[in-house]
Amino acid sequence: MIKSKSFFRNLIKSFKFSSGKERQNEDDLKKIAKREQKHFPFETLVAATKDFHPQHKLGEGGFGPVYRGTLDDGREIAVKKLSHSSNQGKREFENEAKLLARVQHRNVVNLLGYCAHGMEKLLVYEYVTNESLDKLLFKSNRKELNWKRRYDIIMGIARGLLYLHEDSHTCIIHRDIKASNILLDDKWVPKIADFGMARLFPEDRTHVSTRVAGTSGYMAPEYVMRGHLSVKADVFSFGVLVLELISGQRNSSFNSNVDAQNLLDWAYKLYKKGKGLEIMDPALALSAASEQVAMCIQIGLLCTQSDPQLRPDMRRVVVLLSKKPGSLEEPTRPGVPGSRHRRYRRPHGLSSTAGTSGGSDSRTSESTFNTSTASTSALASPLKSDPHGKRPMQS
Ligand SMILES: Nc1ncnc2c1ncn2[C@@H]1O[C@H](COP(=O)(O)OP(=O)(O)OP(=O)(O)O)[C@@H](O)[C@H]1O
Repeated sequence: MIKSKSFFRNLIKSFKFSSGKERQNEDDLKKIAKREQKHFPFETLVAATKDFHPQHKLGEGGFGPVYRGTLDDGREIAVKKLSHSSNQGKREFENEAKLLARVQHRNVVNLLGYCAHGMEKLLVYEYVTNESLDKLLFKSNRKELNWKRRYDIIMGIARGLLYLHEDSHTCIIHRDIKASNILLDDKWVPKIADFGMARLFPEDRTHVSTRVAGTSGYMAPEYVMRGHLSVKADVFSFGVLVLELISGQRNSSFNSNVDAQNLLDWAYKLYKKGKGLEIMDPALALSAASEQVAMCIQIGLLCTQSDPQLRPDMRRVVVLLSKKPGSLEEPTRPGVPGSRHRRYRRPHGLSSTAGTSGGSDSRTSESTFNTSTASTSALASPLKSDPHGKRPMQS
């Protein structure tokens, strides 16, 4: 189900305050709020989060802090507060608001509403109880994540991505699929979150060329090296995440005493020797269904193949995951996940996410890599260039 167009239009309008028109816009916003009940008064969010009390802080992303809160009617919410210091953050914040207002799916985090109050810009989400996957997967005691749960998480993320790529009203490429952007609810249902990087994708193209933004360890090689963006970049990141879920290891800080450059290389080499199951997280020993794990390893390797054309699309991935383990095509060599000329987008002085297992080098970052003028100008209609030399934003 798609949210109303007017919610989307009004949401965008509310973020486009210019100082002279601020009063008028605030009045408009109140009218909209009354009509749609999507606008949260600032005071409601102050009360819900106990004035953004540090004890309510869930973490801090590239936009700024995220707080947990409870509304008067008992609903639990997460409030993302845009940090004042980041222009880049402001664009991504608007981007997240725009894109999330358009989508609604069981495996995509639900945006409940928004608040624009003077300088303050806030987004209000459903609170997702078990928080982000990285906080569970990369800690030493991860027994709660048994195989059935991990398999269901893989399937849920695949369905969420399929929806974004093919079943929402425009194709959306997330561009930043990673463990910390997957939230888990009380029933362990995964919800894709953090749409700051996401891009609407023109229907008549197989790929676009763009500036590179994403997270080390998850970015597809063709995207990092050539700025070549297609749905297959998300498929690659999904494949990395599948192998992380099976092995319990971060690709970005893979540090094994084995002859392999990274997690993908390690998995591929073992797979070729018929020993793929050796990558399995020892914490899965009691719960794993070996045939299903082996199938998921193969799907992870198919998704991370170097050649994007050989990677399956998400519809095929969902089909493969739904089938009984059986014969699948042979994966070719995996691509080397990218990390090229990266620059962290976190505003200076912001701390890293609170409450994580720490030590993550997998922060969202943006590359200064530029693509050919010809291919970039071909985007003039759906995507316009950012005059400040950062990546293009959709119009
Ligand atoms: N709806 C939500 N429910 C519960 N926790 C949430 C919710 N949204 C965000 N969080 C938590 O808030 C923290 C910050 O999230 P945010 O999406 O802003 O950044 P991030 O994904 O950690 O980092 P980056 O912006 O660099 O990708 C995360 O640790 C996440 O667990």
